[in-house]
Amino acid sequence: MVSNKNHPQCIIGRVATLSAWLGRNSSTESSTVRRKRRRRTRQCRWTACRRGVCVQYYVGVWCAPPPPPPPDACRLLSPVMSGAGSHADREEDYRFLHSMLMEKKLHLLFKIHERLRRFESRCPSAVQEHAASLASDLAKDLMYQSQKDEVKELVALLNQALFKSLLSVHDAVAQKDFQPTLPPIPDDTLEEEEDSVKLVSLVKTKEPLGATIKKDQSTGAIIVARIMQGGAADKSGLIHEGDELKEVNGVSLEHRKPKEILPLLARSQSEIKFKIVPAFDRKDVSSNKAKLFVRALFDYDPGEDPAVPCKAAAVAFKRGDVLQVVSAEDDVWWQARLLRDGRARAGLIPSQQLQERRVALQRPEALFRPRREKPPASEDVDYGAITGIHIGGIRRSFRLGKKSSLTTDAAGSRRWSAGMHGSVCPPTYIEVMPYHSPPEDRGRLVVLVGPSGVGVNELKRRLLISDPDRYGVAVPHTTRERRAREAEGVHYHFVSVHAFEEAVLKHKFIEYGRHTGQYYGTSLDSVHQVLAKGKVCLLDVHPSKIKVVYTSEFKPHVVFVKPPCVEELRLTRRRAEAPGDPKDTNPLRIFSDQDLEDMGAQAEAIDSQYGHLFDRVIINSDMAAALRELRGDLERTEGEEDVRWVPAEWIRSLERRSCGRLSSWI
Ligand SMILES: Nc1ncnc2c1ncn2[C@@H]1O[C@H](COP(=O)(O)OP(=O)(O)OP(=O)(O)O)[C@@H](O)[C@H]1O
Repeated sequence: MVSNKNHPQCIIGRVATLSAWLGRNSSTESSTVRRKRRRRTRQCRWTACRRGVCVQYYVGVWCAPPPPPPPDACRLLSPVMSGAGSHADREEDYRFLHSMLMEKKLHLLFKIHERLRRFESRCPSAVQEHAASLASDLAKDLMYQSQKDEVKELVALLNQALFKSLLSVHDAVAQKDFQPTLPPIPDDTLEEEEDSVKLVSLVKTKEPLGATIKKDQSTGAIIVARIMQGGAADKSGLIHEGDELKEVNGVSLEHRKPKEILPLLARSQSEIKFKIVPAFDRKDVSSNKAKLFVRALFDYDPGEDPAVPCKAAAVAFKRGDVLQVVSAEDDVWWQARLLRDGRARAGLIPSQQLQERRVALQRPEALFRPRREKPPASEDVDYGAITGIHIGGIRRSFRLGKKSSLTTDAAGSRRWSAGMHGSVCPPTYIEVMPYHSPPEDRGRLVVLVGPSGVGVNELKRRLLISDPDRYGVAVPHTTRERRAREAEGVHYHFVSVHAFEEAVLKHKFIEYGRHTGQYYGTSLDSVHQVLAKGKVCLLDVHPSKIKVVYTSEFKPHVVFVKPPCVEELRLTRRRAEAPGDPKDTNPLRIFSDQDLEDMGAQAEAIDSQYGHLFDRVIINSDMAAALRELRGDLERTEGEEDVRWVPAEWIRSLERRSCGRLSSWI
């Protein structure tokens, strides 16, 4: 890399050499001025090496600014060159000086500087202060787009180092990082400390420094424990994990506790000056920032976490949020940024290991909910709810249908005892990747789950009626006799017991059971048939069956239909019991108070056990509003621009057809 003479580091290195050479050869400079220049050059160089081209700007930002070149500086470079020949006593120096002053990039920089000066007089304000991260996000998103040439070209452009540097400079200017001008580096630093101590001046803004400190128990030194990615300290590139803080604004930190240092920082006005002993074995992590995205499978509130090292530096999130993990180097605390907050700074989140340990120690009710009653021995499913109401293949759901209040407890325990498959590893985070379904891929599986009686079927029915060309349902299989006015492949697939049992053995069913001695089931093939027509297949299953279709093949969108609070439930369901539209063929279901309470309890149990699989939660209080919300959600997720965050496993194993299980919490 260094051998490339056009590389920014190389150029800066040569500038520094030149600066030293000028210092050595200038007879008019005093030794103090020379020393000052040397020190500043070292600092500039060091900063520059970390930040590439844009650093040349930052050098002016964080250190004393160089005097601005006069207008039309480009034109002045040639006479300088012609005059330099007589001063350079070595051929080698002359050649270097010549190549440097004739460097195209240098001329371009001067041009940019001149343009900026002209702009400055007009006081333009930036439309976008974070163009670099926006471009990087865009490049990431586009990588998963269709492979059109224009898209590829745009991705290549966005990934170019020069383009990134340009945007980085743009952001620095937009954020006015260069104000106010910092004073020159103090001259009272002991000469012998020069090699080991670094002086850093940072402009103080409203933004926190983005670093945590700790006291080294053996040496008593104050050490930078963490640097938050994207925070002020990180952006400066001047402070690193493991650095020892010697002074803050000239105040020695010797024998001080970390909490005594915070007031010192708070007291600083426009800038903060640090004297730092750089970490001896600092790892340069700038080049390999993590690109890991995870979906949180639990809620986290740092305010309620007594173990978090710094509450202010932590990130609160909700189950389902997508986080970008920017550092997973620490076993206990990762650093991540919340995606829904756009350009939010990274902060601390519990690592997967920590969260697993916590869940194991706390054994929360959610994961270890005791059964209220022993599950019945029979595997048979109660299809009491299958009452022969058919609308283009709709029937009462195979989900354990409506129960009398006497049977609810047994049913409830049977439902939830069946679904403990995912609890071997407590849900912490799942790695996700952006996925953009190709426009030709119109078919889509939407899984609807909810407690019995909440209105899943009603929502499904209304969606189908509203747009039969867009929505479809899988036609179930049964072994019972075909009735008059029932059509094969429309209401049911009528099959023999032998054929049904063979299909069961071949794992062809998502869900199946028996009612009054006859088999009923929904097959994977029948879902495929709906998808092949380019329709959205609405599938209503018991939540424990989500896992069967939670695969790269189906990439389902899972919607949880949740009841409102019991008072509202009572109000809306009672109102519905009043005579309504006489043309409505869907008979009303009468709910007792106990039914409504059970519905709420079941919803809670489903939520705590399967909530990590839900893409959307819809509260079904008012039916029309719930339908509107569901339609809106489905239309949005079908939109071509919408990027879905799906398990990384799906993307990686698109070829594997039956990886179904959620095997990899990361
Ligand atoms: N928001 C609502 N307001 C009033 N009544 C509703 C509402 N949602 C559903 N219902 C009524 O509740 C009853 C049960 O609805 P539905 O059959 O859709 O429930 P389900 O979740 O499919 O139950 P199951 O799985 O047991 O069949 C129906 O009579 C339906 O009309």
